[in-house]
Amino acid sequence: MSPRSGFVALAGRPNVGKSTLVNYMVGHKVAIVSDKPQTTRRAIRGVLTVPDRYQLVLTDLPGVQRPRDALTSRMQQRVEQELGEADAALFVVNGDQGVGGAGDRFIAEALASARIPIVIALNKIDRLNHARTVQGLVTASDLGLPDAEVFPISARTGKGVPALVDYLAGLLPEGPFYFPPEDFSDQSEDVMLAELVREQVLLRTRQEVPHAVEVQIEEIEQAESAVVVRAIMWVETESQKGILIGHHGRMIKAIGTAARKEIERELADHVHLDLSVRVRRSWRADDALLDRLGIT
Ligand SMILES: Nc1nc2c(ncn2[C@@H]2O[C@H](COP(=O)(O)OP(=O)(O)OP(=O)(O)O)[C@@H](O)[C@H]2O)c(=O)[nH]1
Repeated sequence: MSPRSGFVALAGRPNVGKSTLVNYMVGHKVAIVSDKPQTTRRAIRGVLTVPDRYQLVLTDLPGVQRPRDALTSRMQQRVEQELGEADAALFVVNGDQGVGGAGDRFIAEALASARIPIVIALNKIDRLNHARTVQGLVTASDLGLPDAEVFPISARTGKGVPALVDYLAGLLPEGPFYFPPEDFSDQSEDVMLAELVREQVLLRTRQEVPHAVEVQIEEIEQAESAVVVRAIMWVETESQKGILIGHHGRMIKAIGTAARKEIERELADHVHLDLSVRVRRSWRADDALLDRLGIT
């Protein structure tokens, strides 16, 4: 049998577990995970290859939403563009928080007009008993996507994921692989490292701060005993800057230490992380800065 290859676009409300699922499928950390909604700003691809059989290219879409500013309207354009280019869509719903709310229905409508096969994954079943799983499956089958197959899964434990992957692979057209089999992401190293820093910011900040922070890698330099990584955390106000620095610099130190460990794992080398905070008012509406940060 000839190998299959193609693109699967992940859709789903913020926080349903799309990044966790991509990471589990791919077996590598390609998308950062946090408990704050809307942490995914870029259409990150994870690549899952089974040599001679298939290559699944996963696009981790940002949460579908109505445009508010330059950042969210770019996200919305990405959603439509990615759906137009995909071979199938995987709609992830959150079994733990009730399926079928306004957000799920809004996405279901967007998918219904996409004219590609749709698959629904009912996620977080590790938190559900049998009765709630069955109820979730029934509701997911009633989202207005009558041809969609529904899979109960846990992205956290991996339960149900192999069956889902097999099914998705079967939807792909026959064709050559898009990426070398050893690749698991198309992200540049800069973006990957910046995301690892941002992940630590998200873990440690609350309210408006997580969404006001973007990280830019300024320089990666191979020194004798370590790789030197210089990163800037952009925020929108002086008070956010104060929060990121923390009392006696404790916050920036904690972010730096944790991010350095993640970066060392990624680069398999000793790392010296030089982290600073800078203020740029309303960077989210600043097209030039978004371009430079690679948010397209
Ligand atoms: N119990 C449980 N928690 C999960 C599961 N999958 C994801 N989570 C948790 O749900 C939260 C959100 O997960 P993400 O993977 O960041 O969600 P996302 O859909 O990518 O979120 P956005 O980037 O905001 O679109 C995290 O705290 C995850 O650990 C699961 O199968 N079971």
